[in-house]
Amino acid sequence: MTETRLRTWTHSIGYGLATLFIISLALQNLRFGFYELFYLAAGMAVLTLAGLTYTFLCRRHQLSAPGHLIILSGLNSGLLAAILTLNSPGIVHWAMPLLVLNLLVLPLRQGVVLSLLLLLPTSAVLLLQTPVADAVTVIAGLLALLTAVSLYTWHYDHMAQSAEDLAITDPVTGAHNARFLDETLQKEISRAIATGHPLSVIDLSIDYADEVADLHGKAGVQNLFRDMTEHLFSVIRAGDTLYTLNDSEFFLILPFTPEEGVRVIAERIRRTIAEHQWPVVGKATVSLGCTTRGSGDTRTDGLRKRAHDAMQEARRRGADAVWFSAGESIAA
Ligand SMILES: Nc1nc2c(ncn2[C@@H]2O[C@H](COP(=O)(O)OP(=O)(O)OP(=O)(O)O)[C@@H](O)[C@H]2O)c(=O)[nH]1
Repeated sequence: MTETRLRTWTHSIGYGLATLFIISLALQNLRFGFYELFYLAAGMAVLTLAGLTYTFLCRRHQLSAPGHLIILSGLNSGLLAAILTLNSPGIVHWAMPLLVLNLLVLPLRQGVVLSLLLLLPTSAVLLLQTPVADAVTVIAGLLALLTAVSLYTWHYDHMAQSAEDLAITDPVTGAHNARFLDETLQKEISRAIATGHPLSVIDLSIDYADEVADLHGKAGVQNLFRDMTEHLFSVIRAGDTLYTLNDSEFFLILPFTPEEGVRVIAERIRRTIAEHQWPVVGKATVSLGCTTRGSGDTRTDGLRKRAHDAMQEARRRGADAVWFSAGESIAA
């Protein structure tokens, strides 16, 4: 299930349960003749139903749906106004489902701020209108609920972020994995077309990786691969991105880099890797294929293929080499 669908479901269930709860409160108050509380509950039920309808109408945009803040602000302000004016301490308990709804539907920070804006004046009213011991018990309960739900939401957000990081990051090297490459490269191509800035890429392959694996085992190659990733991160500049394609091949996207620039950085990478003394394997070399976006390059596959072919050409020319393959030149 996608994050958007998950949120659509949780928002709908949250608003749905809140609506049922508030309607049952409204009916009870109507039965006992507490008309002010009946009208308050009916007004709140209208707002929770509006939240449910809004969730349904904007079901494809639930990751950032600003209407929820307006609806929940209305609900919180309505209840707060009632607590301040109706002199009926019992309705403080109505804040409980509202706190949960704030944190379930809104981004964590907004949810906590809105809940505290409801909780602080409510606590003051409770302390003024009820015996201190009773007030402290209710306030402690509300605070405990707010803390527990906030911690749970924070934990969920953290887990969702870790899962996303794992999906786009190679667990051995910490570089981005191939799944993420096409997505980023397509965005960079579109940006380069729109702004007219140059864009270059490098396909980089470790020479004689099979022989290294035979000599030092899979763990030896993995160590070399991880050390090389660290080395590449230290050589490239901020804004460049690094991807691992398989056990011995990397890909680099270099935005704002013309042909002369990619030749400089590719040669620097080749030289520093060849000069480095690598733990376990000692010496290692790489072959690099580079290219710069040409006028015909509007999709990722063309650029990737040209860089890969250039890398194989570098390898054919004896490895430990850089080969540049030009695309169609872009008219100035
Ligand atoms: N994308 C990218 N390009 C680089 C990098 N290093 C060098 N280049 C390119 O190579 C050109 C010359 O780089 P250098 O020889 O380091 O000269 P520089 O004037 O110190 O380069 P910068 O101040 O980084 O622009 C730069 O203008 C860039 O186009 C790098 O790490 N990443």
